[in-house]
Amino acid sequence: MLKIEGVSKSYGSGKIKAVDDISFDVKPGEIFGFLGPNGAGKTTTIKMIVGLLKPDSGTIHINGINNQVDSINSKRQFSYVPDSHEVFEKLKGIEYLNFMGDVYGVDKEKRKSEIQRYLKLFDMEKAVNDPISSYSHGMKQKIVLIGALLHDPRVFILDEPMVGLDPKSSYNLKELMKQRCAEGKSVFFSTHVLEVAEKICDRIAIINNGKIIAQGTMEQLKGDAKDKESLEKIFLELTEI
Ligand SMILES: Nc1ncnc2c1ncn2[C@@H]1O[C@H](COP(=O)(O)OP(=O)(O)OP(=O)(O)O)[C@@H](O)[C@H]1O
Repeated sequence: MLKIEGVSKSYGSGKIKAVDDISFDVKPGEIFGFLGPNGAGKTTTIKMIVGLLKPDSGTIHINGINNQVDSINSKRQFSYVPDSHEVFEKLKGIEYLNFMGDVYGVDKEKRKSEIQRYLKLFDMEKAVNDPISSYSHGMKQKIVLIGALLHDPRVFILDEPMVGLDPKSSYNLKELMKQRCAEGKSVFFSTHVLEVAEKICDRIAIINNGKIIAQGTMEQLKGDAKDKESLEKIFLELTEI
């Protein structure tokens, strides 16, 4: 569903090698966690997957579509939740959701009921008629999540999706991720919350200094580590913090 092969990316005319020859794939029905310390290369990787950055080398296929060759079609395959939401501040929540529905061609009737369902789920019914500029970080995160859920794509790409969410919203998001995967869809997300990754991910990749230093199921990662107690211990050991 998502296949990354030999992808590299540098900034500053090659001075900073943010992502260095990484490869992994995310299969249908899988929740795949992407972990790494600050500055490891997670957001750079995600931006290349969604087509916001061009890789220096390597290929990225989403549902079998090369995102460099057929970028429009590849974008139809996924929803993306970025790690910052400084866009569309002037729109009201409901205007943003309808905009997202228009962009992805979501049927007007279906859209109405889906919007109501998710607004209720994420406690956003009251705020939806206010401008996004007045929202807290968590509320912005929720409106962007709802916008991403509307068109029900095959692949969800989420950059730090739990940041700013209250416990109930975080729980609901995790349940939605599991439901979508049970339907054969895939979720790829980055996180610093190791307990969440440990609980819900089918497979995990750990990136450090632009290189993938471990990937596999929790059991496989435990097999590679000296201290097998928890993902936190494994992460700290592998990234040598
Ligand atoms: N636009 C940019 N220009 C120059 N260097 C950049 C740029 N964006 C990222 N970098 C550098 O690339 C490296 C990887 O950054 P990236 O944002 O991908 O890391 P990350 O794993 O998402 O970090 P965090 O967990 O802190 O969000 C870092 O050294 C960062 O300083």
